[in-house]
Amino acid sequence: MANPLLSLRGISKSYGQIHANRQIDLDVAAGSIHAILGENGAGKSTLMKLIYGVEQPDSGTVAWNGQSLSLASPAEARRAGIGMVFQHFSLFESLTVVENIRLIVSGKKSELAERVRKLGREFSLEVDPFAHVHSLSVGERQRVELIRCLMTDPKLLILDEPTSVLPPQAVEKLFETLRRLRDGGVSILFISHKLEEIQSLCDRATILRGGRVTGHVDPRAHDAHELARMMIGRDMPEPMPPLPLAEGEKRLELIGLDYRVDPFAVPLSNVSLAVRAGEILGIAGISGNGQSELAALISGETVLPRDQCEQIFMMGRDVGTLDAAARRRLGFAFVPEDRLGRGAVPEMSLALNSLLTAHPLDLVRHGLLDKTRAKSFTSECIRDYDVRTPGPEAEAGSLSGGNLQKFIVGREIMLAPKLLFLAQPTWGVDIGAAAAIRKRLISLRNEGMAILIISEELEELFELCDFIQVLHHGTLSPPLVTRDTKPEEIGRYMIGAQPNREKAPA
Ligand SMILES: Nc1ncnc2c1ncn2[C@@H]1O[C@H](COP(=O)(O)OP(=O)(O)OP(=O)(O)O)[C@@H](O)[C@H]1O
Repeated sequence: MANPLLSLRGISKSYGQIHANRQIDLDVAAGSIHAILGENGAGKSTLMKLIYGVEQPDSGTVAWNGQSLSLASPAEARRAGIGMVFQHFSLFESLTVVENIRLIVSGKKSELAERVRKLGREFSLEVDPFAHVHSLSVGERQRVELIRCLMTDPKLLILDEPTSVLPPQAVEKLFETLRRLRDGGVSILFISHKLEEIQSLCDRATILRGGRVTGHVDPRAHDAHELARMMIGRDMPEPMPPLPLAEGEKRLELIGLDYRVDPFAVPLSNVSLAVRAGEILGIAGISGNGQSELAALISGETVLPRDQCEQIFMMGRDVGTLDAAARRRLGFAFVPEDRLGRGAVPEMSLALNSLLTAHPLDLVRHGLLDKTRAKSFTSECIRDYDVRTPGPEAEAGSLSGGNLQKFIVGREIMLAPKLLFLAQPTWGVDIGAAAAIRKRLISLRNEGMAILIISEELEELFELCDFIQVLHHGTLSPPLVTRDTKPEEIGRYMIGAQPNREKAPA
């Protein structure tokens, strides 16, 4: 490659016994979009953090435009012209969008707000510059990160799984933006688990496995199957065929639910749905349309006022005023979309994280923690859900994003709930593990579990769900029978089209 923009030679990084990166060589050409591929824990995020100066390599060299460069901090990386959008966002929740931007980009608030609006319009990354970050959905937070990064005018932009929280239309828009940036001379390092995306967007791909480079390829010269094999080193699990619908009893029912969680939140209006034993209902929609508000009301994180009754039923009981723990006691389990904030405590071991929700399974006895049981529960979860980690004592925060997600999904399924609710179940999970999780969900459905899924990935909903409802501006479409529905139809509801088909009355 003639004069690469960025050149890494022999880069290694270990965390204790774990060799996250081993002897990595990588050249990124100027004006190219370069994919980094690999299964969960392969070392992709670590490598990107080394390039952005968040972490320091144990050995190896970095050259930037042919000159040797030491990246001691993100500020230095930004000065050189390197920008990064993280998988787990780095925004301060109590500040507004524009205040967060000012931490990195200098300027008056009003000018910065104007630039945010302009970039938002230009790149379809609309966000209110004066909104508080805590009131934004995951998708909206990502927009803020991306805008903030673009405002530093980078020559190399690192995107760690940028599409995992975007709806399909926004992914295409983002790709147009990235292609435009590339054509303007910006290089992009792009991490994604979605092979079709990599093939549609990227000129080059570097594959990592177990911290080592296993190949540099042109992603368009290989089909998705070959790329998957190179990445995960084996064939994908076969999908699980769903059995005919069982018409079981209703395990979750919302009846005309009206609620506004707080003044910044999307108000939910007249939301009705039902999930029966032995079926999977999916909720599609673009993030920011009320998904987090709905999730909080179903999980019990938000409880209804006492005078608002008969709107949320679980296992036949009116649970609107019950807290999360009381709902869990009825046989409800929940995987939240925010795995580090709500799903797990990063500073605690996996074994202690198991206790957060699995304590009713005799992990605590007479008020005392039963360490042996907590460990064996956690080891079982690690084994059955292929969580790549040294063991139950590892801190949750040390796991790669996808591995932590596998752990949380596994922990909740192991509770054997009657009703399982998952928000973005395979977010950041590699394709092999995502296929395994989907297979598991379908087999649980076949065994009679009632499952509710919120996902922005239409393909995932089409693969898993018996019915799909679409959330738009806090209102829910009628249930659509998945096998009789086309993705475009869901797309119409996503932008607020009128209902024209309904599930047979429950
Ligand atoms: N701060 C840390 N402390 C201990 N181990 C870590 C730390 N950060 C990463 N690791 C380990 O390094 C390995 C590589 O992790 P990394 O996050 O780079 O993987 P990844 O390829 O980005 O995975 P994913 O697709 O799940 O995001 C993993 O085994 C992970 O557990």
